[in-house]
Amino acid sequence: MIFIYLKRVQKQRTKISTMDEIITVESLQYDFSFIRAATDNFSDKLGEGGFGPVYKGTFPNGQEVAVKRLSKESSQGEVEFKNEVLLLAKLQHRNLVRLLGFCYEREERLLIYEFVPNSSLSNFLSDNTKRALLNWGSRYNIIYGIVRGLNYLHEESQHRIIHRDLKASNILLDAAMNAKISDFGTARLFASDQTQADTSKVVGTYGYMAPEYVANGHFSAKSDVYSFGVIVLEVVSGQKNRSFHVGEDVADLRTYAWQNWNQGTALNLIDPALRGGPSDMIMKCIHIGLLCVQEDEASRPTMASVGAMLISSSASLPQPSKPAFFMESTGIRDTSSSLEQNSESTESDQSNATNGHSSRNEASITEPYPR
Ligand SMILES: Nc1ncnc2c1ncn2[C@@H]1O[C@H](COP(=O)(O)OP(=O)(O)OP(=O)(O)O)[C@@H](O)[C@H]1O
Repeated sequence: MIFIYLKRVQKQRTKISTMDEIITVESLQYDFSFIRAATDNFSDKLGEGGFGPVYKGTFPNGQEVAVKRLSKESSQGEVEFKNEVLLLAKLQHRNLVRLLGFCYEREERLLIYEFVPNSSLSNFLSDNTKRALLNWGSRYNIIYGIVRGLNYLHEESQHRIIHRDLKASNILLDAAMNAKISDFGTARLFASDQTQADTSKVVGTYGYMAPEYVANGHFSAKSDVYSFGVIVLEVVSGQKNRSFHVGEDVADLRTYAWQNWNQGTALNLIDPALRGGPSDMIMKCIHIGLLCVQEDEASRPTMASVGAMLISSSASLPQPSKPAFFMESTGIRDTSSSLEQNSESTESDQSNATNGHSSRNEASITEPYPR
């Protein structure tokens, strides 16, 4: 026991700090007893997601961690599991939650992440007091951070990674309110031929999933782009997609944004807490959000294009086409809400494509923002 403890302290002292350092499975592996001690026997639960509960822990050197205790459905073999963890641990970017290690012992599969202190974007959007604290500068910084993190996953990292479950609760916020994408690649740790109904829950979340993913399990980088578009509309409106309302009416965020865009009243979408913010920039974000949620997958921009659109002051963006799940009038529930009742977060883990190189949606015509 003492030996194990010392071994772990030693590991913490020599923790991986640069991309050039060689990360091995051995350098990532932790003993269950060590993690149990670090989490005070799993006593401080941060929350629970589709993969299992998450606990706060502190290593002997003071480093704070979040420990995800994977549910038993993670039936992957040891070698496969370790290979996946190794791959994910090598993905390092300031806008991704860093995977620090894992534990694989008997029934236990634990993932150890850096602790991100400011909870999630979802948490901020659901709480009126917290939301009011998010000025436009913070919101833009969050949006831009997601773009960078996602672009890294899609194009810059060694391995092309499709997130598949991007949503506001998977955007964690650090002490300086920078966005850190969590749960990337976690679905890879579950066997792809899972048939258990609740296992499919972990792969996507209704309301954020692209239509082609909902319809036939087809996912690509463009399905992540779709989910990103929903998040952008949420950030601008200050409302969650799932509970979006206008006055008394429950509406669909995407439809509401699209209708107002076409009617030249897109300002209606903006969170009143952002009054006085730079309307051109906010409007540009609505425009980008709508481009990302277009029904036609090929018309959605890549994350690299989104990054360019955001930083260019003279970007001329194409007009968005109809988003998926478009309804003729607001105030009517999304026609697919029956799906929502049955599966809060569903989609089968059946990919028939992981190629994100669909055609780029290049900017062409300069269009003034409707007001
Ligand atoms: N690295 C972390 N640092 C701090 N809190 C975290 C970390 N990872 C997860 N959490 C918190 O733990 C809780 C559960 O997270 P988890 O990612 O498992 O589920 P989720 O995102 O809520 O749902 P889902 O599994 O459907 O994505 C959330 O409240 C989340 O904010």
